[in-house]
Amino acid sequence: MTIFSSNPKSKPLIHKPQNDRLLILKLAPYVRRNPNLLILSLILLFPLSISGAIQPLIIGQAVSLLRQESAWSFLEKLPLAEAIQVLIFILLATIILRLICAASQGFIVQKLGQKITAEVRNDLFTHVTSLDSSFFDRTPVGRLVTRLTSDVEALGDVFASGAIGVLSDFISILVIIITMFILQWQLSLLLMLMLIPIAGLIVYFQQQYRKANYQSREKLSDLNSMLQENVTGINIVQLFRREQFNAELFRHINQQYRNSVDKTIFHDSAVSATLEWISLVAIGGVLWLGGIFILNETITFGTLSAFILYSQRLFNPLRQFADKFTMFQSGFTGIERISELMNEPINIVEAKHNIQSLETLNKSEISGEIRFENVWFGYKKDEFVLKNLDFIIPPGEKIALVGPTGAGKSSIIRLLCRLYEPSKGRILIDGIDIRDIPKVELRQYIGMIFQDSFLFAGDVKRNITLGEDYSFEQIKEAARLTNVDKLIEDLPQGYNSQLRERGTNLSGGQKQLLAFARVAIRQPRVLILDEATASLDVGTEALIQEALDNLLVNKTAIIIAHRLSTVRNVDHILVLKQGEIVESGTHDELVNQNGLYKGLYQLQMMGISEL
Ligand SMILES: Nc1ncnc2c1ncn2[C@@H]1O[C@H](COP(=O)(O)OP(=O)(O)OP(=O)(O)O)[C@@H](O)[C@H]1O
Repeated sequence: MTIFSSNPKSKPLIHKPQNDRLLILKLAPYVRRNPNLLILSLILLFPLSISGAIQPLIIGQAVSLLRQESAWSFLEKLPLAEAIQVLIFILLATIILRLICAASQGFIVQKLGQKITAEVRNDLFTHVTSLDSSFFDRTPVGRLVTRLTSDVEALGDVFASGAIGVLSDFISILVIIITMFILQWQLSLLLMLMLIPIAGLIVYFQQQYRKANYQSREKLSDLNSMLQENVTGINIVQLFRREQFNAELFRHINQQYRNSVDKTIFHDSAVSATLEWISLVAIGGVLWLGGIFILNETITFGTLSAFILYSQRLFNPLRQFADKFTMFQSGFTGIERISELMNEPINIVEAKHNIQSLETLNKSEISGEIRFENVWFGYKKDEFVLKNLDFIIPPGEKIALVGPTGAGKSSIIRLLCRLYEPSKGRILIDGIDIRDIPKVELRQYIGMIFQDSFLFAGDVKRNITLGEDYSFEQIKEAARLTNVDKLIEDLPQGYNSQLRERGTNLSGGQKQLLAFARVAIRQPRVLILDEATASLDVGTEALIQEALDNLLVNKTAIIIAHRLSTVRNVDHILVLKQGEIVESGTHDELVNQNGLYKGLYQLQMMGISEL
């Protein structure tokens, strides 16, 4: 495999564009939410296209009057100068009407476009944050960022600069065609015949453009994914001197992106060029046939002038449509990609029936029983990383999960919090299947502290409350309980100190301490510590240990630790190996068993940690 082989996580680029009509229908609910703006912009279409269609007629009448050909009867009754003045007045009125209608419509349509784009973006964000962990396992962040930003933007452009405009162009074309047929049907027929090959060509180029556009967006996603990965892992990139290697990789993906964009440019230009060419041929054709008719005195010179103006006007909306073509196709690709994401199922859903609340059941002091009933689980179908787990953690008991790397300890926790669902079996808390407990309640009930805590950009206070309604006193109390109050007060602005994205302006240990306060304020009944104290120095760990002892009173706790010395005092230890519980008991019992635990313990005692 070369370094340039495509990202295995990327979807294959063989893509079948969806039907435009179905795509547009997907937007219908958003359009329906803003009926007033839509109706107003549609109403404005009529004066806009009618005033546009009248203008060539007026000019044709002026030419007829000047050449003393037959004209409208009310004009013929007036002296020539007065008749021309009347025509100029009508022309001016139509121009002003068109200007006012076009400006108002442009404003309304832009507003509608921005509203719809914002609504789509909000819905997409809500949907993405509701998806389960397995979706994020297989989706690079850059791909999601592209969909939430440039795909939504492309969709917005469709509205902002042309969706209604195309409808307006379409109505204009229709009005012009009808007027032309009334004026002179043979010349109109000639023009219509010329439109047939154009329609065919446009449909062909549209399909090609769409395919190319989809591919270019896929490539843009790859580009964004790579950028995001490099920025996140910049320290590793620099420390391992991968700059040049990664730059080469980036250049390659960038080249692929450029090539795919080139294809879209080709198809876009092809449409414009075809239209330009056909419009010239069509006017030539009208002049030729019209010339013959004038020689035969079938039509007047005025009618031909009006007709030539109409042919130009007919091709104008078509040309405008070609200009909007690129943006439209990008918009359709955007809708396609957004709806793919929107169709991504939310696998971990709330129970529809039999919903049970932990709060109503947990009146007794000692709640927090956890039971795994024959639980099997695999990240991939039929590749089980947890096999037939069957155990009970009584309320208030502290248990430890130990075992070699990759044994499945963290996976047990992810199942308990419903980040993933078991493949078989079930998990119960206080006798209730966790699938029947509202997710919010379940996650309130269980407090988790991982080795690597995630902090958000914002101040310390917000990182403890996470947007929930706690008073400043409660925040301070939680910090005091977990012995982190002194540390926070030592920060430059105490609780108001601003943290950067991912808390990069704090040390690993400081971040961890904040995570403890974050859990303490929520007073969960079950506490999970996944290597929670591993990044703390011995002094801080002792401080935290004291806080933990307070926090753990009457609470069920699951502790994952590689350093077996830290779990010696728990009530029960479960030893895992390759997804199965191979031993269980207290520290002393396990040491006497001469099994895996004893082996691991002895290795650690000798100072050789293989865990
Ligand atoms: N998101 C994932 N997608 C696919 N496989 C995964 C995923 N997370 C973990 N695994 C696999 O599942 C198995 C169990 O992983 P888990 O993280 O539960 O182990 P662990 O005992 O917590 O390991 P450690 O002590 O190293 O943290 C491993 O073989 C791992 O490769």
